[in-house]
Amino acid sequence: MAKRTLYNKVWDQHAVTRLPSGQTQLFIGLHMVHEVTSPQAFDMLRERGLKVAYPERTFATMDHIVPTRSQQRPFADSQAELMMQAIEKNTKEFGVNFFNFETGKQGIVHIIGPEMGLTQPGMTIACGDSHTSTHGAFGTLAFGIGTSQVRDVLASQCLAMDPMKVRRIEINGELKPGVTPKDVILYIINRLGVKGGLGYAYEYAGDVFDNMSMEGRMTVCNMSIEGGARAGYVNPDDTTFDYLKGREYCPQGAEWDAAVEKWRNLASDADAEYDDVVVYDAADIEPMVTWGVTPGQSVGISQTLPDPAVVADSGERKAAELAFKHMSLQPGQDMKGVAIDVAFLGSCTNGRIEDLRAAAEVVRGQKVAESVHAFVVPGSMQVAKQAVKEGLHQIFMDAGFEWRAAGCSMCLAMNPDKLQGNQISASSSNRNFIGRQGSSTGRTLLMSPQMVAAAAITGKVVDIREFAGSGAKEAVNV
Ligand SMILES: CC(C)[C@H](C(=O)O)[C@@H](O)C(=O)O
Ligand code: SF4
Repeated sequence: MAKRTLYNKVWDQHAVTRLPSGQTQLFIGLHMVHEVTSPQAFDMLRERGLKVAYPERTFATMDHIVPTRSQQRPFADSQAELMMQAIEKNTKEFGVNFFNFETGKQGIVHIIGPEMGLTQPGMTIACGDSHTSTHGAFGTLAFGIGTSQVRDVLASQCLAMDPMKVRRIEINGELKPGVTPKDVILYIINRLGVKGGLGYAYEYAGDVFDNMSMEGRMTVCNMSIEGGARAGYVNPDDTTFDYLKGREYCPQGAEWDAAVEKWRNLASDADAEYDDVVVYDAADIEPMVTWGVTPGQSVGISQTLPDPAVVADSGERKAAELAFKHMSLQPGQDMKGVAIDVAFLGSCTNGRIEDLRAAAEVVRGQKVAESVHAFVVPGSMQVAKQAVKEGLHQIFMDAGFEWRAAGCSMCLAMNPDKLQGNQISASSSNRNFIGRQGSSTGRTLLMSPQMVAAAAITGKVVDIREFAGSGAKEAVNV
């Protein structure tokens, strides 16, 4: 049976039945859980006297509310402490795997799944978190769900789902020096719009993704949701298998070989049919930075800011005008040279070891600008451990960065890490919505970790390609 996409194959393998509503009852291979969207779901189970159907397929961590400075219990914030106690109680009572601090494996939910090899090609993966699309980097069908669906998956390991359309996003050629996976996804969202992916799963294909590391693919898939696509994936290949081989939860020995054989066949057929195909040229992408309050309001770093007056769509025009007002930026100006107050390196988009390595290369031997508060928040305890092993934490601290403990941190500021007043941050995270980083007047500029590092050093937005810092030349090719 040819002409099928990975989406078709994985969906069909997990379809239990067609529901009277027309939806498909889909079996979920892996359910990841965090402290924010799970308490009510567990409560609902309790109310109905239900158990977790497949505790061995359910894995919990805490990330959003975790303070990154001191994790001494009880947490200083009593709300956070209560949420912590809830997930401890729920995972214990329902027999769910829980990666707490003591395991050494705590971290952002979308970082720990892949790093432990829980995320494997061909799986369906759900989590009460929109950035679950990250796991699609491994050729999985992974999507965020709401709390009532978290309840459904806990109770039945199944979800009632509407089918998705598939858009193939093909980018061919070679990325220019200084252009990272973060720039690629910001470029895609800029071109297709923040709602362009509604109803779609995005399949990322072509030379750029074939040549991209797993970390890079995760960065891209992570932000699919910012383009409106609930899921995004890359077909599994040798890069995927090399990354997974030997990881804790992956099959070993003969079982591994059999699994790889099976996974290879999941990739979309060469003649697969798509609902839509867009093709871009890698050479057209340059380092990107957002200027507005959605991840789609971005420019290439050498371009000037757009003029809302010439935007045809009245809704978009208004949105752009509001964004300019909030950001105190002007149409026609450069982003290069905009002063920043805070530099945040972390999040499930860019808090992996490869991101920290690349940023450390930019920072090595330099000093953070006096006007900037710069800090690094590894995506997980294991990322932190590896970074320490490689001496990256020292490079950051010598430069004047704070080195913190794993968590979501200032990505959404559900913890003490918050912007103050109208501070501007250079941030390696994924959302620049108003108030996102903890202050209603705060301003967020999304960019690659390398660009965040360079902004921390110079105190302003720079073009990484022009950054004269030692190590920058090596870093730009990551
Ligand atoms: C708290 C959680 C529900 C939320 C999400 O779903 O994405 C958060 O992770 C975010 O990034 O905004
Ligand atoms: S790091 Fe940010 S985007 Fe990722 S799960 Fe945490 S809050 Fe959500």
